[in-house]
Amino acid sequence: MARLERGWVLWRIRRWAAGCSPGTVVLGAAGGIGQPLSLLLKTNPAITELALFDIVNTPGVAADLSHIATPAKVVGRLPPNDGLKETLTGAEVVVIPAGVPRKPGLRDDLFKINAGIVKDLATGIATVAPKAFVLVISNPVNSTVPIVAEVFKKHGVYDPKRIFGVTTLDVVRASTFVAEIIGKPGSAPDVVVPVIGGHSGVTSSHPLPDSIAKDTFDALVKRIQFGGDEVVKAKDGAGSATLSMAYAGFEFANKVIRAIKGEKGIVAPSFVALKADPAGAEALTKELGAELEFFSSNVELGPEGVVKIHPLGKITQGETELVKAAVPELLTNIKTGTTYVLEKYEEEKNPKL
Ligand SMILES: NC(=O)c1ccc[n+]([C@@H]2O[C@H](COP(=O)([O-])OP(=O)(O)OC[C@H]3O[C@@H](n4cnc5c(N)ncnc54)[C@H](O)[C@@H]3O)[C@@H](O)[C@H]2O)c1
Ligand SMILES: O=C(O)C[C@H](O)C(=O)O
Repeated sequence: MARLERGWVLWRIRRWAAGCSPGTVVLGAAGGIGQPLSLLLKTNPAITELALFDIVNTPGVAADLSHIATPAKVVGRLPPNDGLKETLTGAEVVVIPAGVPRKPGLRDDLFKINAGIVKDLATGIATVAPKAFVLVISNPVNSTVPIVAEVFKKHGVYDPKRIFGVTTLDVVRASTFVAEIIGKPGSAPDVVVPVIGGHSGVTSSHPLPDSIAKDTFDALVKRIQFGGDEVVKAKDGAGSATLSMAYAGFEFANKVIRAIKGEKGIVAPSFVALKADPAGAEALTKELGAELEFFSSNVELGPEGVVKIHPLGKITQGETELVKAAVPELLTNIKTGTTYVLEKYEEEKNPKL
């Protein structure tokens, strides 16, 4: 083990022996997702340090949360005086819900704005906390995860096992909608439907129980894939899903934290680089009949990140078709993210181009 790596492992062991949890950070903590997500993280007694960063309002959000009688010490920082650097110092889990949400009429602009925000924040993480687990919520997830990966590559600190696209909202929605359809809404927490492919739209598909009739199946698939539209429409110009996303982000972050602390057998769907588990990637690539750099499947988590990427396994013919349909769009989304960063680096090298 290299000296730096050994030092880092010892540092973590000493911190946990002293009762500290993995240092948890929210970037974009004052936003529609960021605030309820920070609240939920504050209620987790396993979290002892919670650092919040945003370009606005974090001192207020942190002061408010700090009155809640749970162990986490909360700090809120803003960009001046190296606020991002201070927030990220010692970070082990960084959740990113920073960025603009979807609004009617905002299309390509959303990508450009969020790509820039995610690139800058990823640069901060790669510089200050390169070993942190990065949980990306900012949309479009299928492109923002490749952006983080490219930034980490550029800084020579890329570890595909530690960068995750949060696709948990698709999973949460699927559980809720399936439980409604099978007439047992109360059983939603026990209905486990993984997300396969990517986050939202045709890229997101789900193995659903065989018992669901064909006509119901098609409508159900569409509702899960385009669940975001339902909320955007209902919010009528006031943004996209925030509360359900905060719940989903909290659920995924907790799984990551439990895995970091050594709990075995934790599995959650996430959009990850297939390089994180070459054996799993080989099996998945065979199933898909296509090579993708990133894909969402069930992922086993461990103290160092991705342990295993699960294959699609037994899925029906209809579901196989849905997964195949996801591939071309996923390839485009991934390329969009990667190209964005590479072009930005080219521009930085040759400012006149
Ligand atoms: N992955 C998913 O399933 C999912 C679900 C819902 C929303 N989202 C996405 O999450 C993002 C946030 O949504 P929201 O509703 O919370 O938006 P919001 O506008 O309410 O909050 C975003 C926050 O990010 C902050 N921010 C902007 N630039 C920043 C920077 N450089 N550094 C730190 N913070 C910065 C803003 O000040 C704001 O507080 C959007 O991109 C949205 O599309 C993803
Ligand atoms: O739909 C959106 O823009 C937000 C999010 O991706 C969602 O699925 O709700």
